[in-house]
Order: sequence, then structure tokens, then C-alpha cells
Amino acid sequence: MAVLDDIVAGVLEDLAERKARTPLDDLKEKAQRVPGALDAVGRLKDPEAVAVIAEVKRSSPSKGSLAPITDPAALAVEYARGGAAAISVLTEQRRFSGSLADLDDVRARVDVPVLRKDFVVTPYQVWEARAHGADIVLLIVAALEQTVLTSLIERVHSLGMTALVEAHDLEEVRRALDAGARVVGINHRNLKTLEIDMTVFQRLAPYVPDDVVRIAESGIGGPRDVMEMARAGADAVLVGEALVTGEAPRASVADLVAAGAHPSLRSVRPS
Ligand SMILES: O=P(O)(O)OC[C@@H](O)[C@@H](O)c1c[nH]c2ccccc12
Repeated sequence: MAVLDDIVAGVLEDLAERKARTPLDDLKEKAQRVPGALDAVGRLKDPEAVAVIAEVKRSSPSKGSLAPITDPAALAVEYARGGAAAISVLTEQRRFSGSLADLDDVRARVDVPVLRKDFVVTPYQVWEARAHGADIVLLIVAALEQTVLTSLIERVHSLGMTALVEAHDLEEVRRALDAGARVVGINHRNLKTLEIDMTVFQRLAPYVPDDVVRIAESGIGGPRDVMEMARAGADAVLVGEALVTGEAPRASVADLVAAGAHPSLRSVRPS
């Protein structure tokens, strides 16, 4: 079985348990009580600079354990102080060792937009994201049929959140755009094989129109990569491993932010 199918199967099992504990109506009520979602598109598309989305990630299927992260909110606060435009929180449990409790903790401590990073395949998970304070929800094209993708994007937007729609090849980029994505993430990693190909963003970015936010995801190791992605048209970068395994998350984010605002990029970024 492809890795992605395997992960989604586990996610569905965990989801069945949560659904049995918390009926959808309870979640909807909770979603009404939390503060409204923050606008993410404006923050991610800054003509002067590349936005950095910094990720709270304990482990991954490709690398295993990365960092214990005993206090996810403290890490997120460091990221925000370093200038992160948004914080990504992995909530998948089995392969990424995340949880909705991590999302709650981070949400309570930062005022930048927060992304729920998970394998969202049902409307219930979208309500869950909102009830736990997320502003952005990841939707992975490869995990969803087109009609489901379209309706999940609509649901995310109707709750005031932003869908980050992730693609890995040209067909998936086209499907994302057809389904109404305003923010497209191009993942260097193929979630079916877990292989990484750092040319994917530069090859696919030209197919994403200028009024759509383009995010380069995965494998970004430092400032040079950020500049390379900026030259290829990235509005934002999504970085996990390099930040959680480094010594100084705040300074590392600041270095990425500085690279993305480098004066030499001005001529290459469309204004
Ligand atoms: O740790 P990295 O290589 O910097 O990657 C971050 C992020 O792109 C990655 O965690 C990711 C991208 N798409 C995903 C989908 C599901 C889970 C995780 C991901």
C-alpha cells in the first residue's frame, strides 16, 4: 500500500474514536464560541518578502523521531518572535506524534495564523480544526477525490478559514485550481513514496496564477533554499525539520525571514 493510503487508513481509525466521543453538533457549537479565523492570505502574500510558515513537528514517516518538543506552544512562540508569518501544527498522531492538544496549546499562545496540518478527508475534521482555533487547513489533493476536494475547500472557506491545497505534480496543481484553491502548496515530497525532489516547486510554480498564493513545502534547509524558492516564485515557504532539529528556532526563523526579504530578490518578485 502506498504510504499515503496507509496513513489515511490510520487517521480514519483515530477519527472514528473521536467521533464517538464528540458528536458533530458539539463541535459545531464549540466552533461558534471560539474567536473567528484570522486572514491568512494577506499575511502569506507580501510583495516585499517571502512568508515563513514554521512547523511544530515531532516525527515523520520518512525520518522517524526528530525532536521531543515537550512544550509546543513555547516553540511556536519562539517561531513567532523570529518573524514566522504562520505556525503549522501537525495533529496526526500515529506517524507525526501530534495531537489536537498541541493545536490548542499553540493557538492559545500565538496571534499569527495557525495551520492544522493533518490528513483531512472529512467535513468533521474541518469543523474540528475550527473548533480548536485553526485559521488554515491543509487539504492534500492526492488523498481526495475531486468532488470531495471541492466540497472540503468550500467548507473551509465557509467557516472563514483558508484552505492550503497541496499538490505534487501538474495534474494535482490543475485539480487544486479547478477545485477553487486560493493557496497552493507544492510539496517537494511525494507522499506515496516519501521521496523528495527539490526541483518540483520550480517546475510547477509557473502553472499557479499570480493571484494564488504559492507555497514551497518540504526539504527547505536554510536561507539559500528560501532564496532559491523566492526566485522560482514562492510567496511562502513551509519549514519543519530544519527548525525542530536546530539549536535556536527563533534565530533560525529570523535567518529564513531575512533571506526571503533580501534586496537582491526585489527584481525577481512580481509586485
Ligand atoms: O520537515 P520539512 O521537510 O521542512 O517539511 C515540512 C512540511 O512541508 C511537511 O511536514 C509536510 C508537507 N506536506 C505534508 C503533509 C502531511 C504531513 C507533513 C507534510
